Amino acid sequence: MSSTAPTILIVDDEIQNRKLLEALLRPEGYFTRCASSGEEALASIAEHAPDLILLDIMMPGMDGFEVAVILKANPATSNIPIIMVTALDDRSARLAGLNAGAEEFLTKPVDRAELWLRVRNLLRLKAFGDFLQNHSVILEQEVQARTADLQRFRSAMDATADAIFLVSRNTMRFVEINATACSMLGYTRQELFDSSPAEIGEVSLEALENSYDNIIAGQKIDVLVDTTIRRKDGTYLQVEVHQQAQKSGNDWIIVGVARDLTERKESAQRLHQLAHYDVLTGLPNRTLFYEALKNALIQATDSDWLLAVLFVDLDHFKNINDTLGHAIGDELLNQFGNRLVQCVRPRDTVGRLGGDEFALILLMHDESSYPTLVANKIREVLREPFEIQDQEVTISASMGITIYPDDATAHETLIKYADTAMYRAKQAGRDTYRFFTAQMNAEVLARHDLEVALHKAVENKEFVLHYQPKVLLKSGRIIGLEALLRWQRPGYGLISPHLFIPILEETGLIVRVGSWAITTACQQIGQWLHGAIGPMQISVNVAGRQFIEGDLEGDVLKALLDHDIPADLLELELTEGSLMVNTERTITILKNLKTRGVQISIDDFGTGYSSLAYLRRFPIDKLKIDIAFIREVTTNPDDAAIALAIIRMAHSLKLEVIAEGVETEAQLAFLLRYHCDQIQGYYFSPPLPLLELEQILLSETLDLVGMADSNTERQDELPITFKSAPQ
Ligand SMILES: Nc1nc2c(ncn2[C@@H]2O[C@H](COP(=O)(O)OP(=O)(O)OP(=O)(O)O)[C@@H](O)[C@H]2O)c(=O)[nH]1
Repeated sequence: MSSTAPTILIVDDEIQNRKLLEALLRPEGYFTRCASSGEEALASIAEHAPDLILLDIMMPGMDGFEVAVILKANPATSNIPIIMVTALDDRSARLAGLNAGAEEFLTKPVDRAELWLRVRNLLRLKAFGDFLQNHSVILEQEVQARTADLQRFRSAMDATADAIFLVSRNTMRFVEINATACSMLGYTRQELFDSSPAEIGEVSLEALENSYDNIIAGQKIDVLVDTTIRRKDGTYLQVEVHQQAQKSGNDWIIVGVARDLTERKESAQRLHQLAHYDVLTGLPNRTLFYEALKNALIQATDSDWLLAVLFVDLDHFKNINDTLGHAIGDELLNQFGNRLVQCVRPRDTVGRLGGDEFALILLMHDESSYPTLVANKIREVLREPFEIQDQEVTISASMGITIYPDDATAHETLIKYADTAMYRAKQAGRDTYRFFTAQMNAEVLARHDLEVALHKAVENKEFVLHYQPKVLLKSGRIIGLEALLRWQRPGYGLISPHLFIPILEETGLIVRVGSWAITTACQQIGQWLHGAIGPMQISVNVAGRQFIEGDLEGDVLKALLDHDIPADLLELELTEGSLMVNTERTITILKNLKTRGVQISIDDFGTGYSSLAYLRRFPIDKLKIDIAFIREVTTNPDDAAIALAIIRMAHSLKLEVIAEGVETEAQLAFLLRYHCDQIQGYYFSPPLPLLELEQILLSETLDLVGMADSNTERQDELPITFKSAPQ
């Protein structure tokens, strides 16, 4: 009921009646409004609805019945109670009034007490009715809102990629299921409602009830389980289910959210496969092989067994790739892996460590001859050519073997030692095997120390150049110098080049050191050129790797420019082998440098390819006869013949020729006789440190003058005397 006083509309055509009724009602605290006709009453009600109407029946124009009918027909006014006030006291009028919708009757003259009673009761009834109506509207709104919520919730549930199941603990049946659950399991929603969680799950009803009770008891708040659910087609699905319990009246609802694990498990398996197996051969990869070795070592230790690690590396596999292509190389690796597996027992392990490197783990009771047996078997199976893409491919392998516990006990050391032994097998000519020995280890450690020291040497600039003069036989004068790399290792003195240059080459450090040598030689040429000594050509040795790595051409051009020297004062000495590395690139670089005027000479000529074809392809100025032929040129007719052939061939190709390693007068006489252009060797001078060399250059103390006039055909008449070479 409203807190303000109720408003009562009095409708009567008689003013006296209206006034009377007002006078009776106002003292009771009611507001009153009056209308003198039916029309006026309807207009007033439309403007502001009263809480009750006192309606006269007999009025001119629209009578009370009509007004009542109109008001009751309108939902906005139908709940306003009407008391018909009439002088008529007959039953038919009252009946007509009730039919028209009036709630009560009062007979004129109105009795005060009766008026008050009827008015109060009807107002109370109206207030109650209003309350009920408002309440039902609110209820209806709430229901609508809840229905919308529910629909949103259902849509959200259906849209998730996870299956959602709501299960009643009392009935142990589904009370709600989302669309994903249906599609995941292949059931319709109704089929699932007709089924039960125990039926589609893997567990018994009792176990399921127990697990739900545990969740409800709060022992587990958000429970995650990996389980399987049976699909409608009878197959099983791996799922991960989150479960929670929610109170619902006197029941508990278990909310289960299930995620399909099939894909995750498959991708985990794929990842595991990729991480542990080599894609090409399907063999265990390095990671898995190391794991397997660790486990095998535990087994060998526990059982007091022996274990061998066999490291296998294919010989010159690069040639297969280079000549037949990578695809054939890949297939060869694959087939080789298969053959390796055939060489061992099932309990042994075969893995691919990478590239053309494979390794085997052999477990042995006490058959210490087993590794040799396997190594020989591998050599044997490789005698049979591989059939790849209609081609027959043959290859051999080198192997190294270490034995646990004799050589080492740690898995990494065993593999490392086996690798060392394999390297020895390569050095021994390949296609063989070697057992690891302690001596090998000492050498490996020494080599490692040397590598570390060489890296430091590069950083600390511990290298110097010594220079060995080259003499022009025609004039007897020093015509140039060969720059030779020396390492002043702190605490060790001058290290012999043959001890460190191969390591510089293998490690690639030669690229940086070689570049330094070119720069230093050019700097020296520049200093002499602008000083007392004058123009002096220096040759610098260049390794094959310098053509592939680094920027040889750029280094040379920059050094020439920086020190402002004519390009022909720099000569690059290359071995035949280095020319054969990446030949196209090498030719381009050499041609570019040659165009600038840089001189190119071939070192150690006669020991390598010595092919006329490449002499034509490369822009060469000079050949250096290898020391091996000069050493016995006067005693070994074959060497003499080769030296002579090289001189003649060089001259016919308009190339200069120089002999290195000249140590005796007889060698010199031979070279003079056969018109070798230049000579270099201890007979005149060993390689010298800069200061000593400069003294010689300044004083020309190598007394060679006179050679130009010599009768080179007559060795016994050589007029030249040489000062002994400085030591
Ligand atoms: N086809 C193919 N070649 C590979 C693969 N992995 C590495 N290689 C090549 O295998 C070669 C391995 O060469 P090395 O073992 O260094 O040398 P090698 O030619 O076998 O000579 P030695 O070992 O000294 O006898 C390199 O040329 C690599 O490019 C691969 O998966 N497929």
